[in-house]
Amino acid sequence: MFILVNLKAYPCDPIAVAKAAKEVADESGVRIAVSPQASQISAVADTGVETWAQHVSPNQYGSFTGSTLAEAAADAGAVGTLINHSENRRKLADIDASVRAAERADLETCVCANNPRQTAAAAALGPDSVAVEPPELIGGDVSVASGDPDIVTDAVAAAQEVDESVDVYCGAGVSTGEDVTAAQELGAEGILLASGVAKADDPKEALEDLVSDL
Ligand SMILES: O=C[C@H](O)COP(=O)(O)O
Repeated sequence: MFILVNLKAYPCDPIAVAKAAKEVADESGVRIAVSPQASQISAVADTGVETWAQHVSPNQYGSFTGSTLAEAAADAGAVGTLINHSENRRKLADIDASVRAAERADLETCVCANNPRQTAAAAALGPDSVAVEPPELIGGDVSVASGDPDIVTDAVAAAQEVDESVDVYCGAGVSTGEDVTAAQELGAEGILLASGVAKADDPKEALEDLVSDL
């Protein structure tokens, strides 16, 4: 299982979370990545943890004020990027172009989707992975794996029908090792989570719990 920790715009210490994630990844052997704000990519990558951008813009180099250039994210130390999100909704054409921009910069890609239909559409764009997250469970206490298990199994089936090489992750409300293994049993190959780590009093303890049954 891959554990991808999205720090969103939470007021946490990204370096402390990154160091904790690096330690837990090294101790457990589980792949863990941290996705900070764009301005923190370099500092987070310097901790040695696998670092992802939260989004990259669809444009190339040029006159694109305010964009997050994929090449700049890669130069700062990112090795992957989320694209689209329930909290950062993008047009299909722009999601497609962002996947292509990320590929040009050699960034691994994970396109977020709200449901199995969008998961299939996202898989058709050829990212490395898609992450299905029911918006109503994001940031809550109920894990997608127990609150809406069918959305995970249906998303896995939908993506496989389009492109078997695209991994399916799931997220929303995941905060314990039990949640992670439940998602794994539903067919998810990774977890996208945020508040369970970013808002934890002790991020390392939270991460240790997440990987405890893997
Ligand atoms: O990108 C992460 C997801 O939106 C999940 O957030 P959450 O773990 O706080 O529910």
